[in-house]
Amino acid sequence: MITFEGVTKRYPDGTVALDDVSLECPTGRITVFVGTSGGGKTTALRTINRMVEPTAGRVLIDGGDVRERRPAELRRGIGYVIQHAGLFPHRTIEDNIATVPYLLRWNKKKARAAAHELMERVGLDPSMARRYPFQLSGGQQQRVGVARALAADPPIMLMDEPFSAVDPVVRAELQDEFLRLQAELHKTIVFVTHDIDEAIKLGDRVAVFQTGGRLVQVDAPEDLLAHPADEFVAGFIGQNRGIRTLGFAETGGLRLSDDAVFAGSADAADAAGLDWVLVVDADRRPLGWARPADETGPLAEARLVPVGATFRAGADSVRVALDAAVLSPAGLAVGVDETGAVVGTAGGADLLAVPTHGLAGRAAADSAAAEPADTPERADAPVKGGAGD
Ligand SMILES: Nc1ncnc2c1ncn2[C@@H]1O[C@H](COP(=O)(O)OP(=O)(O)OP(=O)(O)O)[C@@H](O)[C@H]1O
Repeated sequence: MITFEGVTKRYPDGTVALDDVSLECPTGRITVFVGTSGGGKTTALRTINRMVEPTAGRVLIDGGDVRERRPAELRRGIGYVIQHAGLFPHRTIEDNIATVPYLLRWNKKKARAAAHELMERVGLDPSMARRYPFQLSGGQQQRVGVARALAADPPIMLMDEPFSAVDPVVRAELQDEFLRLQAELHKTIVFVTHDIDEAIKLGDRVAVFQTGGRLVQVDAPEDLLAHPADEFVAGFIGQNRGIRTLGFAETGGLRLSDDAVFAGSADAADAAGLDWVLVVDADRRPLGWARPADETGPLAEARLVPVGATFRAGADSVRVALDAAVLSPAGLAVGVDETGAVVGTAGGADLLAVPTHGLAGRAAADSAAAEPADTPERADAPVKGGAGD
């Protein structure tokens, strides 16, 4: 646990970069610092590894004041990733990654072997080990930056806008891989960004800083969206906060309907009266949408409109399901299980009926995560026109 106790940083010119900040960053979790430019996020991050010394207050790691540790020794237990990766241009990728192991006097073979393993972990082909940073794309360089920070397996990682300098597609990939990695490694991470979407996607807790170094709110992202502390936070979160909140609503309790699901062997006449039906194969894999009124004979031979987006029932959020419903010609979201088989469909109204008020905090979600995944019941009725029909 990293604890800020009344931390203030006032520079000699009178600038208050941090104003009496108290906050806890729990062990094994991602705490994101977000807020306006100049809000003190970077300054706060740097007080943890003593790159900045507070004017007042203290920063503790597991109860111990960081000022009682020598900076060099302290920093060996703290990985640090910055924007543009900050790689040494004249060192190969493997030697960049092995920077801290070399400082720790590991032998070269062991350090390089560890570097290669880390390259795979962060999604880099180890054949790039002998390249130099300029021979890598921006996204690849950021991966090297993350690998370098992880090299000595530090329990804490400080990340200052690590994914800001790459395009949105690469950025989303880096974020997804970062979350996958964290699910394995459980580091204590403090992550600075000015992007509220990134904060909400990555943070277990999100701390919002306002100009003048004032910490305005610290909460789980779903609570931040549901209950912004003041106008500033509400404005910072933006106008889509209702839709974003649906990103935390679960599809696990949703009762899906089988009414519009038909086997390919079913006859169009069996579906008379329905505008659109979802045609599935023998394994309940979706084949496409058909309009029974325009067809005669087996639905497998109908003109099918591709299903496009689906949602993983019980795993994806209501936001993902709603997106699938909006994009579907039938206005119905198709729920599938982990094998891709159709579990049932849900309309926009069904999805919006999922309770979103008072969304459970991460702590509650965590205890649930220890239980088997909550998969919605498959609708009872057998597929119409299915085998044996
Ligand atoms: N060495 C310094 N001397 C004087 N003022 C400083 C110094 N370093 C930072 N500041 C000021 O402290 C305030 C907080 O800066 P900081 O870099 O922590 O903000 P930030 O929230 O990380 O901003 P950004 O998102 O723009 O990076 C700013 O007003 C900045 O100008």
